[in-house]
Amino acid sequence: MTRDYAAEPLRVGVLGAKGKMGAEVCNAVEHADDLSLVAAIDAGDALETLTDAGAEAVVDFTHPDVVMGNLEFAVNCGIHCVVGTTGFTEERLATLRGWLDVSPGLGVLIAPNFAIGAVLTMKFSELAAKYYESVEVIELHHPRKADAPSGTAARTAQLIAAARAEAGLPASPDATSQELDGARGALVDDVRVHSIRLSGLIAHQEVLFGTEGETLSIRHDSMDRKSFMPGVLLAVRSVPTLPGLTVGLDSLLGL
Ligand SMILES: NC(=O)C1=CN([C@@H]2O[C@H](COP(=O)(O)OP(=O)(O)OC[C@H]3O[C@@H](n4cnc5c(N)ncnc54)[C@H](OP(=O)(O)O)[C@@H]3O)[C@@H](O)[C@H]2O)C=CC1
Ligand SMILES: O=C(O)C1=N[C@H](C(=O)O)C[C@H](O)C1
Repeated sequence: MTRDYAAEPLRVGVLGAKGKMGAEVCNAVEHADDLSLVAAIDAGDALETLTDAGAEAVVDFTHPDVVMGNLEFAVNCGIHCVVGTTGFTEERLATLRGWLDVSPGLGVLIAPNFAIGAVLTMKFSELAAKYYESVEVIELHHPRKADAPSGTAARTAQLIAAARAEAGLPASPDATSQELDGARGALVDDVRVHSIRLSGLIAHQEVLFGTEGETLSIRHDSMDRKSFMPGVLLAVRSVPTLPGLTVGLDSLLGL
C-alpha cells in the first residue's frame, strides 16, 4: 500500500542532532506540520534508536569520518536519507549506488550545500565557465570547520572544470614559478581553490572569472544556518519519492 504522507507526518530522525546544523534541522522539523521528529541522535548514541522510533527518513549532518557508516545502517534498514555532511568522493558515491541497487524504492539525497543561493552560485558558475580564460574559487568559513576545501567549493570547481573541458579550454594562465607552499591554493580538477577560516564567518563563497578587459565575481553568503533549512526541508519531503541516489538540489529546484 502506498504511504499517504499528507495524512500522517513523515517520521524523521536527525543524526548529529547536537551539532550546529543538526540542532537547526531538529528545530525546523519540529516546526513543520507535515514532519515529525522521532529521533535526535548524536555521537555515542545507538543508531538502533532510528529503527526503534520507526524513522522513515533520516537527515545526516555529522562528520565525513562517520557518515558512510550511518548511511549503510539507514539504507540496510530501509530508511530514506538526506545528507549534508561533506566528504563525498566518487568512490563513496559508487559505494552508495551499490547499496541502493539492492534496495529498490529507497532514496538518498546528498547536497554539498542546501542554501538556495549556493545552489544558484554553482549553476551560474557552470554557465559562465566556458566564457572566461581564468577562474579561481575562494571559500570562506567559520574556524570550527573540519574540512578544506569546503564540499561546495570542491563541487563548484568540478562543475567549472567539466564545462571548461567540454569547451576545450586549457588550464587558467599562471606564470608562477616560485611559490611558498600553499600560496596558490589547492587544485581541484585544474581549478585553484582557496580556503579562508575566520571567526565571525558562517559559510561564504566567491567565484572569480577573468578574461581580457573584464572580470565577473559570483558571490554567495550564508549569514545564518537558517539559510540551509528551506533546502533541507524540501529534500526531506522529496526523498521518499526519489528512488536511488540524487546529488545536489538542482533537480528539485527545476535547474
Ligand atoms: N550541505 C550543507 O548545506 C551543509 C553541510 N555542512 C556539513 O555538515 C557537517 C556538520 O557540520 P556542523 O553541523 O557545522 O558540524 P558540528 O561539528 O557542529 O556537528 C556535528 C555533530 O555530529 C556529531 N557526531 C559525530 N559523530 C557522530 C555519529 N557517529 N553519530 C551521530 N552524531 C555524530 C558531533 O558530535 P561531537 O562534536 O561530539 O563529535 C556533532 O554534534 C560538516 O560536514 C559540514 O561541512 C554544514 C553546513 C551546511
Ligand atoms: O561546514 C560548514 O559550515 C559548511 N559546509 C558545507 C561545505 O563544506 O560546503 C556547506 C556550507 O559551506 C557550510
